[in-house]
Order: sequence, then structure tokens, then C-alpha cells
Amino acid sequence: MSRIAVVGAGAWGTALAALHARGGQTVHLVGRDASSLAAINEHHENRRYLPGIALPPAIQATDDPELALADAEFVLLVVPSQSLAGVAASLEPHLAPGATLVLCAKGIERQTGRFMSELVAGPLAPHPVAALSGPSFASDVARDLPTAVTVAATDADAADALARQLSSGTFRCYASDDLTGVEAGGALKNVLALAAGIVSGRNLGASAQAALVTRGFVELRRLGEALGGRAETLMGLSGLGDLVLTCSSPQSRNFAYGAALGRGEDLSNLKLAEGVYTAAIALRLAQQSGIEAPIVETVAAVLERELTVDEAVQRLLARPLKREVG
Ligand SMILES: NC(=O)C1=CN([C@@H]2O[C@H](COP(=O)(O)OP(=O)(O)OC[C@H]3O[C@@H](n4cnc5c(N)ncnc54)[C@H](OP(=O)(O)O)[C@@H]3O)[C@@H](O)[C@H]2O)C=CC1
Ligand SMILES: O=C(CO)COP(=O)(O)O
Repeated sequence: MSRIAVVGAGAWGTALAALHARGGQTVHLVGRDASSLAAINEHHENRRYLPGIALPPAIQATDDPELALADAEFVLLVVPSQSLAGVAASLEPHLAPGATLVLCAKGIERQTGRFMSELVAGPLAPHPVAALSGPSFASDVARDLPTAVTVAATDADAADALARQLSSGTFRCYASDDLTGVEAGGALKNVLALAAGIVSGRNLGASAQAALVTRGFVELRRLGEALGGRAETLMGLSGLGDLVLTCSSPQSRNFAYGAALGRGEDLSNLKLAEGVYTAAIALRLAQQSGIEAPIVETVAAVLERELTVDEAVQRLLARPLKREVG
């Protein structure tokens, strides 16, 4: 029987552990906060990240990677993108030979511009690598609501097998061999969701919102293709699908962060929003590729405080366009 371990006991890691533990199979969930882990084991609830959602008792939360990973065939890595390199290096001695690593973070490392698969390629090189990405809020998956995502690996047969392995009656995984496209879509949609949040927070209306999402998708596709992703991938679940989800719901941390920015609120208590870390590096990648990405550029500038929110909104909505497509 396959064994699944999840590293990262935040919202998404806990939801994925719940998904796979629902059939009764033990799933180890590796975290670092002893009291949260104890509460998951005793009360079957992650009160910090998914309060009020009942978790399957087959989740075994632990801070011991050796125990969790010793016989895990599939290891889901679900820590934020800026922490992944360090966490991956620390896991290396504990991984079972041949264990498949499933990358679930959506981002680009700020310091280096590397995608998640590039971060693990060094320290964990002997292990097969895949990415899981697509429109999927943790609280939906934890509550067993229907969800569809993309599972990508450069080897198409491995992607097919993994998609079958990770699918359930409510969690449908579509396979792809375009790992780059899937990673690019997942990282870039976060930056665009910040922009959608700003427009919503400023109460600029549903029409402006639709314009922003559509133009945002043009940037996502242009830049995703320049980075090596395929157009059809960027138009799929892990690109357009996730963009639509995160640009339309305050459940999205990126959208919520942008909306708070738009309303001029204090941002210090808001939870992690990956796009905040990704915007500047996404802009740099666009510039290096000679890609026009005015929305990404505006978001990066407002986060760096080079523009006020009013100036950003002005730019987002009043910029003259040359052509609609291209
Ligand atoms: N939330 C969602 O709906 C979805 C999120 N994602 C992606 O999943 C990734 C994780 O997001 P999410 O679970 O929401 O984030 P959370 O903030 O909910 O949880 C992050 C978890 O990672 C842990 N962590 C952070 N840094 C380290 C570190 N250096 N070493 C060990 N553990 C660490 C945190 O531990 P501690 O609690 O101790 O700080 C926390 O348990 C992101 O890239 C996000 O884009 C993808 C799809 C859906
Ligand atoms: O990626 C997500 C849903 O697919 C979650 O988005 P946020 O990180 O913006 O909450």
C-alpha cells in the first residue's frame, strides 16, 4: 500500500493530509509547532489554520520527519515557497529511496528566481519530482468539497500514475508533463490576485474586475510561455483556472491582501500571501525575457512603496493599450 506523508502543517498541508486520510489510511503530517500538532492528534482539528473543520483521525501529526518519512512513497511538500529550500535540505537524510516529491507551494524563490522544482533539484536530485497546482482552497478540500487540479511531472507516464494515485471521488487530478507551465501559472496568478484585490478594495466595480483579470491572464500567459510553459497549460486549471479562483474570492490570501491594500488598511496582521514575495522577482523575469507585464510591474511597485495605491489604481485602469492580444 502506498504511504503518503505531508510536510507543512499549515492550511494547505492539513487539507491535503485530510484528503488522503479520509479513506482510513494513516497519513503523517509533519509540522513544527508542538501544541498545534498535539491538538490535531487529540481533537482532530487544526485550530490555527483550519478552525472548525473536523479532520480524519487517521492523520498523525508529528514534528519527527524521520518517523513520518521512513516508509513514505509520496512526500507532499507544503511549506511556503521562501522556506522550501531549507526544509528540503533538512529532509534529505530521512527520505525513503525513490520517494516521489510532490511540490505544493506556489511561488518563486525571491533571492534566486528559482521555481520550486529547481530548488529541490540540487539537494534531493535522486528523487522524482512533481507539482500539484490548480484552483483549490484549503478549506474547500478539507471539507471534502469537489476540486480539480493539475499534477505535473516531466515524465508523462509518471504524471499519469501520480494523478491517479492522488485523485479521490472529490479531488480530481488531471495529469500534465508541462512542469514549467504548471509552476509558472501557480506562481504568477498570486501576483495578479493582489492586483484584483486592490481593484476590489477600491470598490471599482465588477467591470473593472473582469478587465483586470482578463488583462492579467494575458500577462500570465505571455510570461509563462517566455519561461518555457505551454499555452494550453497556462489556459488550464493551474493557470487560468487558479487565476479565476484567486481573483474572485476574499478566501484567497492574495486577493484579501490586495483588498486590504486597496482599502488602505493595516496589513501587519494579514496571513502569508505568496504574491507579496513573488511580485518583484516575477517582474525581473519579465524584464529579462523582454515581456511587457504592466500589471505585475504595478503590483511590484506598490509593494515596494514606489507607487501609492491611488497611483497604482490609476496605472492599472488608465494605461493606454496598444493591441488587445499579443
Ligand atoms: N491555503 C491554500 O488554500 C492553498 C495554499 N497553497 C500553497 O501552499 C503553500 C503553503 O500555504 P499554506 O498552507 O496556505 O500556508 P500556511 O501559512 O497556512 O502554512 C504554512 C506552514 O508552513 C510552515 N512553515 C513555514 N516555514 C517553515 C519552515 N522554515 N520550516 C518548517 N515549516 C515551515 C508553517 O509552520 P508554523 O505554523 O510553525 O509557522 C505552517 O505550518 C503556499 O505556497 C500556498 O501558495 C496552494 C493551494 C491552496
Ligand atoms: O492557491 C490558492 C488556491 O488555488 C490559494 O490562494 P491564496 O494563496 O491566494 O489563498
